[in-house]
Formats: sequence, structure tokens, C-alpha cells
Amino acid sequence: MPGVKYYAIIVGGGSGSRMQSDIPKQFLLLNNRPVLMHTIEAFHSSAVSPAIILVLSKDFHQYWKDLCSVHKFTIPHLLISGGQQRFHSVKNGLQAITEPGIVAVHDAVRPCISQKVIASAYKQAEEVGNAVVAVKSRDSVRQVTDTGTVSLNREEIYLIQTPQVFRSEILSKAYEQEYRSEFTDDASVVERSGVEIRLIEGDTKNLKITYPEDIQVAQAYLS
Ligand SMILES: Nc1ccn([C@@H]2O[C@H](COP(=O)(O)OP(=O)(O)OP(=O)(O)O)[C@@H](O)[C@H]2O)c(=O)n1
Ligand SMILES: C[C@](O)(CO)[C@H](O)COP(=O)(O)O
Repeated sequence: MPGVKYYAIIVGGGSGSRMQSDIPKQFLLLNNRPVLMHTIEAFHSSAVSPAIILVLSKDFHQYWKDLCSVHKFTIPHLLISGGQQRFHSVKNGLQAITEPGIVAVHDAVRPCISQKVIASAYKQAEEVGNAVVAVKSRDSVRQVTDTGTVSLNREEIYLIQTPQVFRSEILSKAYEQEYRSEFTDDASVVERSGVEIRLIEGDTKNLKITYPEDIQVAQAYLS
């Protein structure tokens, strides 16, 4: 919509401990380019072409700048320092937002995000305040209890992805809360501030690169 400011906070401040690679997974190569470049490119080339705020651990700022130079990566972005947990990295990214607008938070390590999902997430957030991308469970689901396990209705189970998109005032207010260990994503932070979360249909290809085998899968999806 004309006059509306769009942002994408790309969080890449993690160390990738489960990947067990020499460099954090957001810098590993996928089809000869770092994972992070695919992710930024997806948002930059989207219809709303948001201002990109990239959050990386301070230790990797120069490393990233060198990568940009080697790969001739020129998409404009603001580089911000990461924090202890994902929560703190998002909070740092939010400090860079000066004008109200619509803010997507996206994991640096979800490079296979589609244009369709990005567009529908920004659109819904603009209309109703938030949009959290999710996919319905494909498998049967059981919950482990103190006494055994219990079958859950999978029609009611959704797996949450990113982007998670919000009106900036909603997201900034939510991130004024103290950190809690159950804040594993932005939706959990915003929900605790009293806002109802609205899901939108995601894509099973929008995987989060977490373990070594995920690199091959992402490579296949991007080819
Ligand atoms: N302090 C942190 C921790 C995580 N992230 C980012 O949040 C996203 C999702 O986190 P995850 O996949 O858990 O990444 P890591 O924390 O790097 O991985 P691990 O948990 O295996 O150490 C990633 O893009 C990661 O870089 C971040 O910006 N700042
Ligand atoms: C934000 C997220 O990607 C939504 O699925 C997820 O919660 C990140 O979790 P992680 O433990 O930091 O990988």
C-alpha cells in the first residue's frame, strides 16, 4: 500500500550448535552462495521490497562484509549486533525501526521461503495486525504425559515457521517484556502481550536449516 513502510528483520545471530560446522550455518554455501544471501534475496525481490535489517553476532560482522565483497552481494541492508537468545537478537533489530510500519521477522536459515508466502504474510499483517506462517501436521501426533502417551487431534496441530509479520507498534510493545525461556518465536512473545495470533498457510519447503542433512534438502528445493 502506498506510504506504508515495510521492514524485514532477518535474524542470523545464532551459533548453529546443532549443525556442528566450523562456521555458523547461515554462512554455509547453498548452490555456491551463503544461505543468508538466498534469504535476503527472497525478501528484497518480494513485492513489498522491505528495508532489510540483518542481525548477526558482532564477531561475524567483518566476516559477512568480506563474504558480500567476494560474492558481489549489493542488496542494501542495515547490519545490527545479535544478542544472547533469538529474543534478544529480534529486540536489537527492532531498535533500528524508526518509522511505524509492517515488520516481518524471519530466520536467516530459512532460505527456501516462497514469494507467495512472503506476500500473503505482509498482506494479512497489514489487514489484521499479524500473520504467523504455519503448516498443518502431516503426521499423527502424540503427547508424552507422566503416565504414558496420548493421541492428539492433528487437525488442531500446526508447526510454526517464519516469517512472522506484525504491525511495528504491536511487535515493539511485546518485546518490552522480560525474556522468558518459552519465548521460542515472535508469536509467543506477542501472544503473551495479550494479542491474538492469526496463522496463515505456510509451505513444507520452508524448512529451517538445523542439522547437516538439511543443507542437501534446501539445495534441492532451491534448484
Ligand atoms: N542468539 C540468537 C540465536 C538464534 N538466532 C537466529 O534465530 C534463527 C533460528 O534459530 P536456530 O535455528 O536455533 O539457530 P541457532 O541458534 O544458530 O542454532 P542452534 O540452536 O543449533 O545453536 C537462526 O537464524 C539464528 O541465527 C539469533 O538471531 N540470535
Ligand atoms: C522461530 C522458529 O523458527 C519457528 O519455528 C523456531 O521457533 C526457532 O527455534 P530454534 O530452537 O531457535 O531453532
